[in-house]
Amino acid sequence: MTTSNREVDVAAAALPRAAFIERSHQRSAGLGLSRDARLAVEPMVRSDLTLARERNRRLYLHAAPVMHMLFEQIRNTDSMIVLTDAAGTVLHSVGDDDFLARADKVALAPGANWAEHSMGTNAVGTALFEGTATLVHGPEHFIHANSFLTCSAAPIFDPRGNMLGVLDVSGDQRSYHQHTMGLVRMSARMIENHWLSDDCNNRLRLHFHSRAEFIGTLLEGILVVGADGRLLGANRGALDQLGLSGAALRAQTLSGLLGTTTAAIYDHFRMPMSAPMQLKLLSGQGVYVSARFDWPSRPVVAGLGLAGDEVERQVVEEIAPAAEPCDDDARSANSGSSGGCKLSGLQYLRTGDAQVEVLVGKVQRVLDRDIPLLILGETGTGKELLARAVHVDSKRARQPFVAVNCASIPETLIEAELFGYEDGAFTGARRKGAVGRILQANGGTLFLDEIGDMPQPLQARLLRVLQERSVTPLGSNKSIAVDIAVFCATHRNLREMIAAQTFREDLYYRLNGLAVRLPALRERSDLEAIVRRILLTERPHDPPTLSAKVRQLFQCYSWPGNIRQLANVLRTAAVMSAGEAQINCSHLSDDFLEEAQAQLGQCISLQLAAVDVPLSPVAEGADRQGVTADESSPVPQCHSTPFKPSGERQAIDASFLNPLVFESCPPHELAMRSTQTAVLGGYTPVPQHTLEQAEIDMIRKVLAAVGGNVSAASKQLGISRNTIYRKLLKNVGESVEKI
Ligand SMILES: Nc1ncnc2c1ncn2[C@@H]1O[C@H](COP(=O)(O)OP(=O)(O)OP(=O)(O)O)[C@@H](O)[C@H]1O
Repeated sequence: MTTSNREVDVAAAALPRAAFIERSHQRSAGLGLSRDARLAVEPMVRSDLTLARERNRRLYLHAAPVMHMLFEQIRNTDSMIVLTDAAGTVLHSVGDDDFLARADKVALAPGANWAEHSMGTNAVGTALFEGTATLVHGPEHFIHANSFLTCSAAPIFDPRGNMLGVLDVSGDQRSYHQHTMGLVRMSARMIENHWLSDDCNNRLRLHFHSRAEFIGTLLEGILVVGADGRLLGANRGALDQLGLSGAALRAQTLSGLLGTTTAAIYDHFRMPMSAPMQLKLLSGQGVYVSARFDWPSRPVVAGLGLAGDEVERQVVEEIAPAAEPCDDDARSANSGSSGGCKLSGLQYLRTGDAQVEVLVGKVQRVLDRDIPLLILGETGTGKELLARAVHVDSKRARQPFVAVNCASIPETLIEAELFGYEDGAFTGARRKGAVGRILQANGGTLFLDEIGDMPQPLQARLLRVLQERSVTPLGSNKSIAVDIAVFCATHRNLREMIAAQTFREDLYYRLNGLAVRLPALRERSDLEAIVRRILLTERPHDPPTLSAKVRQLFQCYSWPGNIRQLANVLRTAAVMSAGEAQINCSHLSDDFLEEAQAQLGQCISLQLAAVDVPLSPVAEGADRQGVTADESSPVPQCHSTPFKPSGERQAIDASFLNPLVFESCPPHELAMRSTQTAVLGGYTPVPQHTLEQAEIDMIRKVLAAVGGNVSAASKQLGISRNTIYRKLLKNVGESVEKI
């Protein structure tokens, strides 16, 4: 096709789209964007991009093979494929090198946000707003700098109608081809169908179409049916044929929609190679239906000799204990891990750390008691995983778990996202309105992550929802009753926010039925167990072990990104070491290795200062590059000395075992208290430095007794590894000189 033909085609295709594009332009102008804006969009910092990718890992796992296939179709056409999350942030892109470089200049690259509020009218952002496949060609882009692009984007939905992200093909506008939109649409459907099969592969799935020959193609409808006949999910083909939204579908039953029961279906498909059933939709439209059920362990076939209700009852009983919720289930909690161990509630979190044990015990006591949970902890410590685990163990497990990250949704959109809206409730609202996240969670659990970032006016609305147990969508005057468990998480100090009047005290008390704090990874004693588990997930058939050097690096590293960071490091290492039994330093990425080596050096000098062992050349970090390291070199170990049973402990003055004495009371106050006690009781005052020095001496003694094993020392002293490092660091100059 010549360029001029293409232009004609675009113009023809554009006619019915003119109003659609115009509406988007009005929204963009309403957002205060300028068409002449110079694109100085800052892509997000690397760690935020890593976080966004981590959160959307499952989407990427399903999208990657489809993107690869799509790339084969568009290779050498001056174009690229883009995958964004539901907020419009570009997660991944693949394309022709020259074009990728051009796209980079207008920030069409990983980390940049292409929602309408950032970039004005563009295929990704407009598809996100409209919830529909969108072509934006050349000057239709709101920002002139983007006019060299032609972009075809299709949203990707999960089986319950929630938007997961957008798939887009962008290219030089001169290379526009009308088939691109079709390809993108089909590809988005393929991703959705993969997602659906992965979610529900142990459920009854009905594949249907009004034409029998379309069953098994991308146009077929797929319905997922629970053992009790409730509809759990559907692909886009099904929603289109049924004329229903994802949320409306969940209110339906199989008999209501197709006039049949699961028992009748099992009965019909008892024989292999059974012909499709002929059924009627509510609209009266006849459809052909075929069924699939790959039950997990005990096949339902065992019950197929029975008939009618008896079969259904038996199916419910057989499947119920093993079944997991269809949507946000264990696998999504595992964030797309490609196999390996599955989350099975709170038990999954028990990997031997005493603080976590106590936490799990507390949480188990309030399970199903309608007590809101407030989960505190640094980023990546597993707050969301804990919330999901509680959900999985609760009686709401078969209902949705809906997670909302209050920090990642633009402030202007949080209200609509949470409460939903009616048709035309505000400029830019999707045409058919949208069900808010609170309603989507109905019957199940709503997890509000980063609750400290919730704008204040919304705090008041949320409080009302919690008090009145009902929600009123934007633009509506009808309130809808909701039954949800609410869990929140934050890494912020909410009490400080209350004092600063940025967080409502009444909401805080409403959300804080039970507050639990997940320890930072550096404070945990079960690092090795977590490492084993992650490696088993990454390489289920041949989980590698860590070399002694890598173990030592891991033990001494401070893990600011906590388990998320550990999982990322291990994921890369597991791939790099494919085919090998052990992960060594050469399998770690350079930036991590440099940082970890530096911390190891510090850690070793602290321990040596404490136990009076001369530094060996290896310990001083001869292996800064890590690649040529002799992994078995006799380096001083941070953690490798086995922890001695308590019977072998040295006698320790009880006052030194209580960290609170030292943690909560500044030394000058301790000294003052000692002085007061002395005056009152007639004892000799204890000078301040004696207390501090005694504490250091005790730490050093215990460290020496356990061969410099900081973990074992932290257990014996009852203080965290970090506290040990902090206290030794403070005194290191002095200690080293004295030794
Ligand atoms: N105990 C654990 N065992 C194995 N993996 C874990 C564990 N806890 C958390 N993870 C993994 O670490 C990553 C981060 O967990 P999660 O998202 O729950 O942390 P978070 O505290 O909610 O983070 P953020 O505050 O940034 O939202 C996830 O990939 C999760 O699967």
